[in-house]
Parts: sequence; C-alpha cells; structure tokens
Amino acid sequence: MCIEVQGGHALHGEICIQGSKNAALPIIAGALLHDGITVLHNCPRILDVMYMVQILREMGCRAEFEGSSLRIDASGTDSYTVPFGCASMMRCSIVLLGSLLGRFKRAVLPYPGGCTIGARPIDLHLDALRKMNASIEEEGEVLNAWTARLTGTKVNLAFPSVGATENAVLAAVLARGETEIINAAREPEIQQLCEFLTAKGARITGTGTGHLKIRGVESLTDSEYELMPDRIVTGTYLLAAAATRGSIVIEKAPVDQLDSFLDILKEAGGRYRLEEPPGKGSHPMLIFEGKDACLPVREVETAVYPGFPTDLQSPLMAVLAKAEGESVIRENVFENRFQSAELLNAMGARISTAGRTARITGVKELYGKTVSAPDLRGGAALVIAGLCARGSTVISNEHFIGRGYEDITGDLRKLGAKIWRTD
Ligand SMILES: CC(=O)N[C@H]1[C@@H](OP(=O)(O)OP(=O)(O)OC[C@H]2O[C@@H](n3ccc(=O)[nH]c3=O)[C@H](O)[C@@H]2O)O[C@H](CO)[C@@H](O)[C@@H]1O
Ligand SMILES: C=C(OP(=O)(O)O)C(=O)O
Repeated sequence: MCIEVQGGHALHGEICIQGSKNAALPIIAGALLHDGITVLHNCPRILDVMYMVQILREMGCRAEFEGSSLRIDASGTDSYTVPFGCASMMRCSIVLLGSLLGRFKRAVLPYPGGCTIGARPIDLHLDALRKMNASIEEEGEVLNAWTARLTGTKVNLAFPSVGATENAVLAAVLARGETEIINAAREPEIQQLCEFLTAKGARITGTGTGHLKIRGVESLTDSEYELMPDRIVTGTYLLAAAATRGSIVIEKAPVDQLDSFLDILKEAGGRYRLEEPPGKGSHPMLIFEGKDACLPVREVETAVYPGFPTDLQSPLMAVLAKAEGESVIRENVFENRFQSAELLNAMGARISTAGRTARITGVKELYGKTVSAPDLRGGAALVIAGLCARGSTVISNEHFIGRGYEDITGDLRKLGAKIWRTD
C-alpha cells in the first residue's frame, strides 16, 4: 500500500489522539508477567501492537480487542519462546526478555528489528539482566536466556536507554529482593509502565525519576489500565497543521510531556492556548494556530526526556524545509536518523547533512513526488511535506508509518487534507 497526498490544503478542525505506542508495547509485555487478566483501554490499533498481540497469541495467551480496549489473558501461556516472525519486525519485542525471565526463568527470542535509524545495540539490556543473575547467550540471531531466579541488585545504566530501563523494570517486578536502577530513562512511557505495574501489585518507588527502586513480589493481580494519548502523534499533527499554516484543536493533548517541543513550535511561529478540561488529572484541550509558522529555528537538538524528542525530529525537518531562513538540527540520540532529508530534497527542499547535523535552508515551494518512507517518523515527515507541497505526493513503504499511526490518512482527512491510502 501507498499513501497519496494532494498538497495545498490547510488543516482545520478538531482531533482526538490515539493511545501511546511506546507506552502500550512494554505494558503488553508486562501483562505477560501475570498469570491472569489485564485490560488496556485506549490501546492503539497500530501495526506494532498487532505484532505484539500476535506474539502473545502464538505463545498461548488470549488477546482480543473490543473497540480500543485490549483484553489479555496470560494464564494459558507456558511458552518462553518468542515466535520469530513478528518479533523480528519490531524493536520493542526485546522487552519480552525481561518479562519472560521474570515469569518463566527462561526466554528464547530473536534480535529485535524495527526502524534502521542507527545500529541500536542491546548491550545495556543484556548487561542489566546479567547483573540480575540472568545468563544470556547470543547464538547467531537468537538470544537464549535462563536464570535460577532473577535477583535484585544495583543496575547503573551507562546511558538512560528507554528499552534497557523497561527490561530491567520488567525483570525486577518478580525478582528476589530489591533492584535499584540508577540513571533510568525518565520518558513518560516508563512512568506509565511503572504506574501500570504498581496497579498490578508491583512495589516501585521513584516512578517518573531517574532512580527507580523495585522490590520483588511473589505474584501480580488482574487489572485494568488506561493508556495516555501519544505525545509523538500529537506533535506530528501539530507539525502537519504548522506546515499547512492551518489551525487545529487537539482534544486531550499531553502538553505536560511536550514542553521542549512546544517551545520549538513557538520559535517557528506557531501559537497555541490551552483550555483546561473539567476533570482533574486529565489533559487539556490545545488550540493551535499555525498561520505564522514560517520561521526558522536557530538550533534544535534532540535529547533524552525532557529534551526535544528524537521521534519528532524528522517531522520537524519537513516543516522547516519551507521556513523563511536557515535552521539547524542536531540529532544526538540516533546516529542515522536523517534519511528523510534526501527525500525531502527530492521534493525541492535544501537540506545538507554532515554527521549528526542537518542545515535546512527554507524554500518557497516543495513539489509532489513519488517517494519511499525510510522509517516510521521519516515516513510521517514525507506525509507532512506532501501536505504542503504543490501537486501530488505518493509515499510507498506505508507499512512503516502504520507501525506508529493508527489511521494517519483518516485523521488528516478529518482535518481537511486530501490524503488516502492506495494500492
Ligand atoms: C518502542 C520504544 O519505546 N521506542 C522508543 C525508544 O527506543 P529504544 O528503547 O530503542 O531507545 P534507547 O533509549 O534504548 O536508545 C537510545 C540510544 O541508546 C543506544 N543504546 C540503546 C540500548 C543499548 O543497549 N545500547 C545502546 O547503545 C541506541 O543505539 C540509541 O542511540 O526510545 C527512543 C529514544 O527516545 C525512541 O526514539 C523510540 O521511539
Ligand atoms: C523509533 C521509533 O520506534 P521503535 O523504537 O519502535 O523503532 C519511533 O517510534 O519513532
């Protein structure tokens, strides 16, 4: 399948944001820790979630969607072998290692796949689990792991890796004694994972900080949990509105997680205001005005949370491609995340990259082209470029985009874009 966009239509209207991909995936892995029921509300029906659900089913779990709620019954599973097909299509399958070792003391799984935005080694994951008394052998493309019992200890991460933190947290929940994770990643999705596990009976302190303490428990309980809206999808749609100089309303925007992104959006000339929703603890309505979002940004650097999210770097680049001046982006998290630059250039942009730095000289017009999504967010960047380009853009490799966006064409059509999926 491809995505086809007829450019030149400003986005206007109101949109609801899907549940968070990067929260859903480790939480689904967390459901495996419990010999019983987990219900996840607001679970996005994206390809990566479908892969994870398929993996669980092939391992003997029952997993069914009812609307946007996913019900998992992990009582039937006795398998510790992750089927290779789906697991090697996605990155987050690696966090099954921690939960399988916790539940079965054994795990066999393939190296994870996913977007090629860098080498993406898993050394920090393996070091953390080995410290917790796991033995892990790497045999070709297969990871073979076992433990007499995972044991709590101090895990000091050399870098606050999101996936390695999640693996250590998942492994610690049923481990003997206390695990301390120092220099843990602080991304909001990790906070959701900790909250989800706590609601299941895990004993975790330090949630939301870079220093987590997890005291192992014997078992977990049935639970229901509501996933938060996806901050990266929120940012993508705001950038799409900025690129078309449109104005949109996001019903429940996770603004508290988007500070550094919103600062950059303002620097680019975007304006927004918030309206508090009636209930406490819920997300406000964000009213965005993008008619003046034509300014360059001096320098934006991606960083771990709460810095500017690397997952919004490519979509931002597409907007800056038409800014009135020169912008600089520095990608500090992944070493190969500028693949969409060349494709944007094919559409008329002027972007030069050297190592981790991209210089974007704004142009008056982008032109529709046939291009191929290089990865998930690079694909989203091409959609944004297509929305503000002259003529028609066709984006192949649409499956990359489907890994993280539930219905990007439907959502953008609701906002007035001329965009659809085609063969
Ligand atoms: C499913 C999911 O949640 N994916 C997110 C997660 O990916 P992911 O969990 O893969 O990201 P990490 O935080 O682990 O990776 C960040 C950096 O650390 C390096 N590294 C990581 C692990 C390791 O063992 N060794 C190592 O060197 C990576 O190569 C990368 O350069 O966080 C990224 C950074 O916010 C996001 O872009 C991804 O959307
Ligand atoms: C890089 C991403 O995801 P993953 O880690 O699942 O490849 C992303 O969501 O942009």
